[in-house]
Amino acid sequence: MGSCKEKREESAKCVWVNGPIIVGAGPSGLAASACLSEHGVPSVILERSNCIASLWQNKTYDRLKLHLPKQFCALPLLGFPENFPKYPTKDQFLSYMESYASHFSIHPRFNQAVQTAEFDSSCGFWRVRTQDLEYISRWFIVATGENAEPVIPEIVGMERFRGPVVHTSAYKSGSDFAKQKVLVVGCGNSGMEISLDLCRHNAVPHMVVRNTVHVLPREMFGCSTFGIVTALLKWLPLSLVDKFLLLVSNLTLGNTDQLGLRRPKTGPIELKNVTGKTPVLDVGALSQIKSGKIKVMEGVKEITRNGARFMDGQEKEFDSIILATGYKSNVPSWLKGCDFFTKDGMPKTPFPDGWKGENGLYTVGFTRRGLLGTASDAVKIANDIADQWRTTRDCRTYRNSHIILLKINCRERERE
Ligand SMILES: Cc1cc2nc3c(=O)[nH]c(=O)nc-3n(C[C@H](O)[C@H](O)[C@H](O)COP(=O)(O)OP(=O)(O)OC[C@H]3O[C@@H](n4cnc5c(N)ncnc54)[C@H](O)[C@@H]3O)c2cc1C
Ligand SMILES: NC(=O)C1=CN([C@@H]2O[C@H](COP(=O)(O)OP(=O)(O)OC[C@H]3O[C@@H](n4cnc5c(N)ncnc54)[C@H](OP(=O)(O)O)[C@@H]3O)[C@@H](O)[C@H]2O)C=CC1
Ligand SMILES: O=C(O)C(=O)Cc1c[nH]c2ccccc12
Repeated sequence: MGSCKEKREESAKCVWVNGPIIVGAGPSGLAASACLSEHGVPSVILERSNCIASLWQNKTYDRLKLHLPKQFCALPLLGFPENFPKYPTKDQFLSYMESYASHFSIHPRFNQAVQTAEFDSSCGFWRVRTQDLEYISRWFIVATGENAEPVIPEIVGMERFRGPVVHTSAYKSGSDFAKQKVLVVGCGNSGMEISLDLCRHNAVPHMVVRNTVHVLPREMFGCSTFGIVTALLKWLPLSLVDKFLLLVSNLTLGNTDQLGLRRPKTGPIELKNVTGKTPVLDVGALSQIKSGKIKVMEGVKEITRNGARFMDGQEKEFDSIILATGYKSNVPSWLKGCDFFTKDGMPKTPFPDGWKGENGLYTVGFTRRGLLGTASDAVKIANDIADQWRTTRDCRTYRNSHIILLKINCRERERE
């Protein structure tokens, strides 16, 4: 913090936000803010990092592309540029995010990590604390994402390993692993795509598949698999759509069981809806598995100094380990006195009703349905808050001011 305004705020310690407080400047926070501003409702976004879409900027690998076509990843009110390809690259996605924020004049407050947030029933407001300030509002929107923190599993012997151990959120490119033997733990979309990237840099990935997994082609008959699913679900029951997907996948990819990729009993879309587990949309890893360039391994029993011992008794040496073990929400670590979320930090009420809690609490982007889920939440939240906004006098009085200093009130509160 440096400017005069910021110095005034710092000494105030406590600010009233006119309109909702949004935590997180990822696609979900930006979408919520844009939809609100369309209704004339101002908002303040608090973001722990120093940029928008920090997951995409800082925690994804160079070769990443969207794996759903761009029309299924667009945020409300402003689509991707026409000239972008069907599957935009990470840099194109980021440029879309930048133009989205600038189109709606969204200016998040960066380097503001929310440490606690709590509804204060004595005054009827949300009190949201960062390392610098306390922000107060009647509405509070959680947009910190399903991927806020990496999942680091406890694998026996991990501390013994003499080489680097990196989570996929810190992996940039296979060039850092050229010619190495790499253990990739996990076979979701990250594990598959990073194994493929490693192959392209002449590394030798060994991918751990401890469980079952659905692999689907990214496209069928020249159309995106996701688009086909969306269209079929308008006419057919889920069970039939899953049967169709499995039939076409078996015809085009062959029987993946023989490659060590056993399919779950539950169909791919039903599994996604019930557990959130995303099917792998194949962008080339499968053919590397078939050719033996990506080696599929059973579960890890323990990590040794030089490598790993597997459940089937094999022992192998590795130069590096990549944990493609997924992500988790961080909401339980900072949201206090509220039982809207599970202990895993997901709304207890499932999609499509998990966007609204009590006392002005909202969530955007916790649907396990990617950016399409984000768009749906953001529109509903903005409509709901706009209805309240229109009937609230004190908001309209301060319509032009997003933030009002509460120096005296909060000092008094602190003394209490
Ligand atoms: C590698 C990868 C690829 C993906 N590809 C697709 C795809 O192709 N299509 C699709 O639909 N979905 C995809 N997803 C799903 C993904 O969840 C969305 O793309 C999207 O980033 C979710 O947006 P979000 O704003 O909800 O969460 P995030 O993008 O994670 O943004 C949350 C923000 O909140 C901030 N934050 C967290 N905690 C705090 C705190 N305590 N205080 C302040 N700020 C905080 C974070 O720094 C972050 O900037 C992908 C996910 C990953 C990991
Ligand atoms: N191009 C794109 O658009 C991409 C999109 N994504 C998306 O990002 C999200 C996160 O994906 P991802 O990072 O792959 O995470 P996922 O949660 O989808 O996958 C995690 C994987 O790690 C495995 N795992 C977890 N713990 C262990 C352990 N102790 N030992 C062995 N295996 C373990 C899981 O196995 P199990 O099933 O047995 O628990 C699973 O295979 C998804 O929604 C995905 O679709 C990711 C990459 C690219
Ligand atoms: O990429 C992701 O994480 C997504 O959640 C996108 C997504 C939503 N629904 C799906 C169904 C099948 C494959 C991907 C997705």
